[in-house]
Amino acid sequence: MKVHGKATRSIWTEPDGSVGIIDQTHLPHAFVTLRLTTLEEAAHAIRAMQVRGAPLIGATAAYGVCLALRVDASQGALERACALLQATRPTAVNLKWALDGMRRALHPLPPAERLAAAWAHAAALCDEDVAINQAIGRHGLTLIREAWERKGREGRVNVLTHCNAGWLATVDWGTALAPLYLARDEGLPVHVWVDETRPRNQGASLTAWELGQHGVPHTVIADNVGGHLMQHGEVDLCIVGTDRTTARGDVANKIGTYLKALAARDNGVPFYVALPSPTIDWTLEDGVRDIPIEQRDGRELTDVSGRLASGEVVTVRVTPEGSPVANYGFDVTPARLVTALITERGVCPATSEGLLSLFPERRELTGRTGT
Ligand SMILES: CSC[C@@H](O)[C@@H](O)C(=O)COP(=O)(O)O
Repeated sequence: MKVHGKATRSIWTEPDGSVGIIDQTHLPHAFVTLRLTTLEEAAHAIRAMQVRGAPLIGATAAYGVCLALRVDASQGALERACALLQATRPTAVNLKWALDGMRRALHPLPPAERLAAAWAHAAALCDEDVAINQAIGRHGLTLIREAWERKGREGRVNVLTHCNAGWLATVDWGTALAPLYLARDEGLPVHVWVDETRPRNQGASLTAWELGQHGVPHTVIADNVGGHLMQHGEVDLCIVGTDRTTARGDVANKIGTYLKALAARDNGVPFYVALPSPTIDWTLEDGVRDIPIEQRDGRELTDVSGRLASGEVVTVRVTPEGSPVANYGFDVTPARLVTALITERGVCPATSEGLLSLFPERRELTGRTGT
């Protein structure tokens, strides 16, 4: 995607052997890039959410392994790096997917060959992410076109999204936002309702910034507005991302997604999930029971930060001193509330059989027949 007219990905390698990232904690107020030079810096970037979004977490972890192997390419160092990175954030399964892939590729190699192979594997993983998201964009675009046709090609197609599942959350394009970028490029009259997404405001800060950079018409709304808009016919479809989707189609995504899915069902609004295949956890069925839900520092909830007219960025407390808080990062939307999954191989029902129809190789691997 382009930032101020210049094409960029969300993660890249530098000629000095470091890894470039956009420090997303400064957006939308400032566009700040950082160079990661060590494993520890990569782990910190994920933990502190300088980089975030399931696919980008995976990509950063892959490069974190490269940075570790620059110092020590032994088998032990590889395992220690993977363990440290794996412990940074629990919900997005892309982290495990990326680290398992690195291990599989590097484990059989002699130490002297590991570093070069690690850089190559991490770069390939990033390119794969971009290709996957472009394909999701194309499939999602069809759904937006269909919504436009259903409206008799009148007015605008209103899409509601939650959190940030755009190019900042991936290597490029994004998942839920990829169809919207393509719709805009095609001249479809698309408009996006952007949930602010408390407590970290990824919608208000990141999605709104991204859409603005690309010229996609959008309106930021408080998290609780979506139901009201749906009751008044102001939402034609919802498209959200996911951090982990189970083999039967239960979807973990940013906290608040479930409530939007409930409101969508009550109002007959289609609720789509943009799902890259590395985000499918084929080992799990029951997402509500089995997906680990991250709980983060309560200060994300008690404090809000923003920029004063003077340009100074300040943080203020909004809860009484001493009131306990609970800061759940994600929730799980049961498959029954999901209209369909938009994958890189096409759109399918949120069921085991739906996913297996697009990924039949998984049927052979697991011996599963699908239900
Ligand atoms: C393509 S990203 C999909 C999800 O990762 C996204 O919707 C989300 O929930 C991100 O959460 P975050 O806590 O900002 O990493």
